[in-house]
Amino acid sequence: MPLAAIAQFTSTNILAQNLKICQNFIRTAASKGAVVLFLPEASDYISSSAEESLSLCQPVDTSPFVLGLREEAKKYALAVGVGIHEPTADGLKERVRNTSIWINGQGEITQRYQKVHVFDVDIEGGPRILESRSTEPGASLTPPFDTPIGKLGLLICFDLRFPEVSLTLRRQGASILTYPSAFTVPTGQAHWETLLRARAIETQSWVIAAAQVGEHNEKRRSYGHAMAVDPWGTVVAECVEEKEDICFAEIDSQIIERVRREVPLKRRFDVYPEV
Ligand SMILES: O=C(O)CNC(=O)[C@H](CS)NC(=O)CCC(=O)C(=O)O
Repeated sequence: MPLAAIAQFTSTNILAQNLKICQNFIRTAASKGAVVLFLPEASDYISSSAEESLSLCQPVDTSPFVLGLREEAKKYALAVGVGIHEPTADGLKERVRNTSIWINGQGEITQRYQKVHVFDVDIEGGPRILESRSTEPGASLTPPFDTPIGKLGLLICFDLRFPEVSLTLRRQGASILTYPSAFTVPTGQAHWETLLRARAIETQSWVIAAAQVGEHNEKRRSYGHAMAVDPWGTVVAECVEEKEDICFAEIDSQIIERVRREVPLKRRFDVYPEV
């Protein structure tokens, strides 16, 4: 069975340091025999303001962070899914894109997805974050694609709260969904595991979520708990401590077929609208 590695760490505004950590994860994952590595949302950097985010944002083709990851992925023949920031196409330098890219084992970027739902919340006693101030929302989904562990659908963090998109990717053939994330601590404590398991159970697919963890700067802290959930909803791998860590899951594709056969979810689109 192919082995997947799922990582969590604390991105800061020092891109070279974040790259080093991610390159180390590639070496560790490869040495354990993994064929794919999942890295969190915003692995390139987490900033403390919209202005700082814009100043750190680099085009994918020339970003030393992305080039450094591609080089290492190629060297170790390991596919890597990673969340990064990109400039918007309008060149206005007013907002960034929050994207997830897929790097194959030859070090080429083969897929890309721009986060569709931006995180604008104002929680009493909790975080007040307006992602839309710094980030342009994406306008399309990326169709599921073949990877060494199966057909994968790309989503990001806050997308986890919208079952419609996971069901859509499932209908398009996904057998694995991935949510690179940077959940806040209060919302993570309340919702993270429940949402991931719900998405796995209702799509009858694997759910893999790499995560940011710990204190990025004086304003931002992330919940962590990177994990893999199987199509039955069982958490099969998890980073439990609040520190840089990696966990591994053997991706059994037979369990997908079994769960979907044993519990057929025949939808009644004659009764309610199709999603
Ligand atoms: O800011 C960056 O550079 C990268 N982007 C993020 O960290 C985003 C927007 S602030 N975080 C989330 O979507 C958390 C969602 C969440 O915590 C929830 O749904 O409860």
